[in-house]
Amino acid sequence: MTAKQATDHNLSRIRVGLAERSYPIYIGRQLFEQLSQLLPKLPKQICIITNATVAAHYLEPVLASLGGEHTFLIHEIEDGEHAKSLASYGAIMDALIAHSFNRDCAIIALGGGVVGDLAGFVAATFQRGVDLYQFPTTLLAQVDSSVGGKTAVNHPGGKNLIGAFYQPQTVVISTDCLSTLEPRDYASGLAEVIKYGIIYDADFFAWLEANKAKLNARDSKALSYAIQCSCQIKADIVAQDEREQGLRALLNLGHTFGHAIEAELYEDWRHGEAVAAGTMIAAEYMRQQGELDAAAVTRIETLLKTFALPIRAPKLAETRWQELMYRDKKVQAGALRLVLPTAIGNAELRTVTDWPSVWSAIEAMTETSQ
Ligand SMILES: NC(=O)c1ccc[n+]([C@@H]2O[C@H](COP(=O)([O-])OP(=O)(O)OC[C@H]3O[C@@H](n4cnc5c(N)ncnc54)[C@H](O)[C@@H]3O)[C@@H](O)[C@H]2O)c1
Ligand SMILES: O=C(O)C(=O)C[C@@H](O)[C@H](O)[C@H](O)COP(=O)(O)O
Ligand SMILES: [Zn+2]
Repeated sequence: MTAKQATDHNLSRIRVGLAERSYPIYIGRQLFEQLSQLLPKLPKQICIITNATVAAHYLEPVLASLGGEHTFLIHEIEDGEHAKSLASYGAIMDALIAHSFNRDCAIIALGGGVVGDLAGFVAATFQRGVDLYQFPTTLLAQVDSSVGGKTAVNHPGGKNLIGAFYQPQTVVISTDCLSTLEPRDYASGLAEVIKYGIIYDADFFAWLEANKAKLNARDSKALSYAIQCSCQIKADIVAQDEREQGLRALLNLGHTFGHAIEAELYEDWRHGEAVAAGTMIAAEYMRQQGELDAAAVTRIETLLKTFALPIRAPKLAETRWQELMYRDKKVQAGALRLVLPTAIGNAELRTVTDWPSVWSAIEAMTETSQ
C-alpha cells in the first residue's frame, strides 16, 4: 500500500530531496497505527529509543502496528535534556552490542528532540551507520529536529558539541501526539515554527499572526498546516545546503544566544524558550544597527508573547555570555557569526566582530531591563 492509499485522508507527504538520497516525511493523524502501510519492510532487529513519558502513550500502538515478526529492543532513556549525553549514548551502544544487534538493524526514535538527536547519533555511529526512522512526538521534533539529519549529544561545555549529519529513512509525524504535550513543551515548538516565518516566509509569519488563537487552542487543522509549512521550509533549506555551508545556518536564528542560555540553565529553560529569547536579542541587535524597523521587532515580540514564550533573556555575566557564545559551531577564525533578521521573512548570516554592540542588544533584552 502506498502513502496515498493509507486510510487517513488527511495524510500529506513532503519529500526531503538530497543529492545522495531523498526521503519522505508523512504528516497525518493516527499514523502510528498505520506504520506497516507507510513504511517499507523493516529488518528483523529493531531498537526503539524512547522515554517513559512517551512510551506510556505511544509505544503500544507503534509495536502493534509494526507487527510481531521483529525482535524489539526497547531502550528508555531518562526524561530531560540531561539525557542527551555521552553516558546515554554509551548505554545504548552497550545494549545493542549485548543483544547482538547487527548492521542490518533499524533504530526508531520515538519521542521529542532529545530522543531524536540521541537516537540519530546512535544510528549514525553504530557499526558505522544503520537505518534510522524518526517518529517525533513533540511539536518541536515534528517541525524541526526530526527533519534534516542534525544528530547530536551535549557536552558539559555546550549544546550539540558532539554529533553527525545523518539523515533518517523516513519521518512519521502523527499529529494527535500533540494533545498530550505539556503547555511549555507545546509553546517551545511554536518558537521554532515562528523562526521559519522570520527567516524565510513573511506570508507564513502573517498566517501565524492571524491564526494565533487557533494555534493556542491546538486546533488540529491549523496545527497540521503549521507543521506542513514548517517541514516544507526546512526540507527546502536542507535540500539546498545539507551540511550548513551557508543557507542552512539561517535555521540557527536565535540559537547562538539560546544555546548559551541552555548550556547555563538547561534544567529551567526549554530549547524553544531559549531560542525565543535569543531571537529577540538578534532582532534588537538589528534594530540598534538601524537594519530592522521597530515595527518588525514589535511583531516578533508580540507573536512570541502570544504563546507565552519568554521574550527576555536571564541575567548572566557578560564574560559568561562571551565564553558560551564563542563555543558556537558557526564561529569561524575566532569570530562570531550570527543569524540576523533584516525584515520579517528574511535573515542573513553575518560575521560580527564588534562585541560591545552585541552586548548592548543582550543587555537591552535581559529580564531585569523589562
Ligand atoms: N536536530 C535538530 O535539528 C534539532 C532542532 C531543534 C531542536 N533540537 C533539539 O531538540 C531538543 C528539544 O526537543 P523537545 O523540545 O522535543 O524536548 P524533549 O525531547 O525533552 O521533549 C519535551 C518533553 O515532552 C515530553 N514528551 C514528548 N512527547 C510527548 C507527548 N506526545 N506527550 C507528552 N509528553 C511528551 C518529553 O518526555 C519531555 O519531557 C533539544 O535538545 C534541542 O537541542 C534539535
Ligand atoms: O537543522 C538545523 O540546521 C538547525 O539549526 C535547527 C535548530 O533548530 C536546532 O536547534 C539545531 O540542533 C541547532 O544546531 P547546532 O548546529 O547549532 O547545534
Ligand atoms: Zn533549535
